[in-house]
Amino acid sequence: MTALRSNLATKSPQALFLNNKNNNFLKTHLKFLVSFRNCPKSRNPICCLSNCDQKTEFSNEMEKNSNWVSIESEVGDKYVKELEVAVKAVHVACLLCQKVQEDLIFNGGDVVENVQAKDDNSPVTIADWSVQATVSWILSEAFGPENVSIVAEEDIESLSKSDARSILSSVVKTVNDSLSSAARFGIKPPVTNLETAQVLEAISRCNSTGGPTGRFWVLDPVDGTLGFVRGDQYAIALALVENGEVVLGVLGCPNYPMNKEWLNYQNGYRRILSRLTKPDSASWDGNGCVLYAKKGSKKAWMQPLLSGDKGVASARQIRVSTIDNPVLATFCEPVEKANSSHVFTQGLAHSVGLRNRPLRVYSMVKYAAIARGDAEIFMKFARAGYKEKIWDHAAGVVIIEEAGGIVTDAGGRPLDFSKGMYLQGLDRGIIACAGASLHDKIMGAVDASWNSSSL
Ligand SMILES: Nc1ncnc2c1ncn2[C@@H]1O[C@H](COP(=O)(O)O)[C@@H](OP(=O)(O)O)[C@H]1O
Ligand SMILES: [Mg+2]
Repeated sequence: MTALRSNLATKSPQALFLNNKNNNFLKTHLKFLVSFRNCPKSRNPICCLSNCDQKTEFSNEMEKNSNWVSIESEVGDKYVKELEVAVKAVHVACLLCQKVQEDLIFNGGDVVENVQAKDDNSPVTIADWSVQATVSWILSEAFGPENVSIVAEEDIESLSKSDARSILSSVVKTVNDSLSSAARFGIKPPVTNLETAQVLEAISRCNSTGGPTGRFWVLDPVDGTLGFVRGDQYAIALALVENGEVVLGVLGCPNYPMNKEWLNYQNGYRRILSRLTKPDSASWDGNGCVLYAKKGSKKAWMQPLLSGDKGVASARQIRVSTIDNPVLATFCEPVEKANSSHVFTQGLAHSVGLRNRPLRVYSMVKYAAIARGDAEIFMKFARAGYKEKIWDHAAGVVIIEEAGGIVTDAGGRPLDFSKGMYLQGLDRGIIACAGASLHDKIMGAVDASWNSSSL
């Protein structure tokens, strides 16, 4: 627990607000906010994402891609209900997490009370359990509990202990609050509030271990929990696997706004700005996004995460970057060097000629960044013996692939989601790229330097 606390304290969001090096960014965006408020068309999403008089790279992209359509008309009949329910469930989960993160980090919530340490000393919060219960409940209501099998990260062991009574009651309240406001997404809330036993049941129902046959959902309720408790990036990841293959992926990124520039800055700045310009408009581009894709459709989509009481907006298609020159490419990797060797990736970057600084981001937001075209490469080389879990990758892989990118292990083989909870047989590490040329170069560099690495 002591280690956990010092871990969390490493980067207090309040301290990060005061970091001078980002002042230019703040000034730029304060200017943007003034123009946003003064814009007569500020209720029009496209106008405001286009930033009216300040044209951004993103706005041009929006105009080119103004094909905003509904899920039904885009993905065809197969899995349409599954995708629609999954996207809605992830939207609900994103709002739940935003509320918990706001209370925990920015409204002085009790971190020691609401953040617990798991056996491996990684953090788990009321958001992890609450999202798992909420998504499990929504899927079961939509398809019938007998038809829903879920592999997910959390269990109820520590939550059921007598000293966890207070955190359990926070979870129950959070789940009920979240479900009671889910109607805006067309989800019928429970007739009466869920009892504690029902919430525990919804969490513990996610006890599938996956495998090569049949259908199961894969859920990471809060991926990048460390980022979450530090007020930074995190993701909610939900995928559907059928006969060992990921067929649907939905990725909620509550702190990854539609405008990519925000990714370079600590979330604390975003919070300040969101307070200065009350995000009550559907068009406010400082809020997060939800990405989704269906296997084989060759299309991936992004919706803005809406605030206030607005419903879900139409989606726009996303594509990976067209950059294939290493000099211009950006690679992303985990923030924590314990999760992936920064030394090794630095060597790879040098040998293939990557010049840009790595984008270090918590969670599967890195997969989202590649799918959206905000970065070109994602690499992860965990320490020997670490077993990658399917919930940390399933949703992201299908979204990148359908957006036009490639995801394999370092031997060039697709990740195998058919072997249970873990990505068995993974060769050295994971490489996701916008295109084949960059992918080949990185794989070649791994081959050339692996034996001399300490991994
Ligand atoms: N020693 C380790 N090596 C590699 N990955 C690890 C790790 N310990 C934890 N992880 C995984 O890395 C995820 C976070 O990803 P990232 O480092 O890219 O932010 C964690 O997800 P959770 O936060 O959901 O537990 C966890 O599954
Ligand atoms: Mg995770």
